Amino acid sequence: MMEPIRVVVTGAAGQIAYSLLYIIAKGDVFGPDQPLILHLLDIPPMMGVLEGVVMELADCAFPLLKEVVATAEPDVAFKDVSSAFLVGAMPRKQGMERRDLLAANVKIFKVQGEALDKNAKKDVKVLVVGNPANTNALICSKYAPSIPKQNFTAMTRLDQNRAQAQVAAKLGVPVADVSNVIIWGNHSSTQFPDASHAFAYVNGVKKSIPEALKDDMWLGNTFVESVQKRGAAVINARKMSSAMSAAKAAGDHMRNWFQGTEVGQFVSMGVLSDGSYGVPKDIVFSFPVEIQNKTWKIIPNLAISDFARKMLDTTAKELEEERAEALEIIGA
Ligand SMILES: NC(=O)C1=CN([C@@H]2O[C@H](COP(=O)(O)OP(=O)(O)OC[C@H]3O[C@@H](n4cnc5c(N)ncnc54)[C@H](O)[C@@H]3O)[C@@H](O)[C@H]2O)C=CC1
Ligand SMILES: O=C(O)CCC(=O)C(=O)O
Repeated sequence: MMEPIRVVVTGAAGQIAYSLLYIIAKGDVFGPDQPLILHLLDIPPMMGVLEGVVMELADCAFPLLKEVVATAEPDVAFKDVSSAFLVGAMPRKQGMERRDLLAANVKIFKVQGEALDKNAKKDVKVLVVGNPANTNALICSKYAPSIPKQNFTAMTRLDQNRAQAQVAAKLGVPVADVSNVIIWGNHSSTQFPDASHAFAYVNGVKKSIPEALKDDMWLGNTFVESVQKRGAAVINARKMSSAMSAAKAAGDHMRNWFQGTEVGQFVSMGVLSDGSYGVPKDIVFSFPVEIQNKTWKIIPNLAISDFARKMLDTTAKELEEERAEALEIIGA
């Protein structure tokens, strides 16, 4: 039997965590043989609700779940963790942009960066889900200087899954037959969903998406906008933000990080920019990556059209602005 690993989920009494905890405890993220100790962090007023979540986890009788630690103390929550899902943060309401959440949420990620630095394993893999996810991840990493910067990532996998689903629907093929749709930049309405390097199997034949679709107008307009605005569309319909799909995406992101990507497959993750593709450094920007041995690597040398260049520059500029606002809010 493998040794259990400790995994923390913050915002554990919230709606994303309610779906995510099930996915993790069932073994879908770290594998069917990996025992787990789940650490659940929320704020003091939510401890009663969290107690109910702990009861339900027990009632699920998950064979892999060895222990649950529920707490409002960051130092307890982050102790010896190997994986951290930072979900806890205020969600957007109708009519808000995600960056409107900076003032409310960025301070949480400073405190949690410090707690990770002090308590977590030095190879902890951190996924920031709470919005604005990219900038929160940047701030979190800045306050955890003893943990490598590459261990801090932001979630754009939901956008990738949305994009892949939309391309598959347009082509009339199963979603699993579409690969390598890329999300560049910020998890915001400036993100660039890019299907120009993606491919699909159509009647058993591998084709590039632009070739299979033969509809550049759709790819450059309707598709881009509908992925950019999908989060808002869900809020308008549900009056609450995406939760089940966000939990699924968080599980996908961490599963690929721990278990790797398939040969030739790329997935999108917000990672600290190293200047690839002319993106400024010191912002957390979503790039296509491949992952082996728990280490991600940006896919190099993809062709960037003039249109793509403009889209990359726009979303990078927004991230530089968010960084400046965030640093001002936390007084750095
Ligand atoms: N990156 C992405 O693709 C997505 C990001 N999100 C974001 O995820 C975040 C969480 O969304 P939901 O679960 O729907 O919200 P929710 O409001 O249902 O749950 C958030 C939970 O976080 C807790 N919390 C607040 N401050 C905390 C702190 N300092 N430490 C620990 N817990 C704290 C709250 O008490 C609450 O239980 C939001 O910021 C939302 O915008 C949501 C969907 C997709
Ligand atoms: O759009 C929002 O702010 C809600 C959650 C989210 O980030 C999303 O659904 O993409």
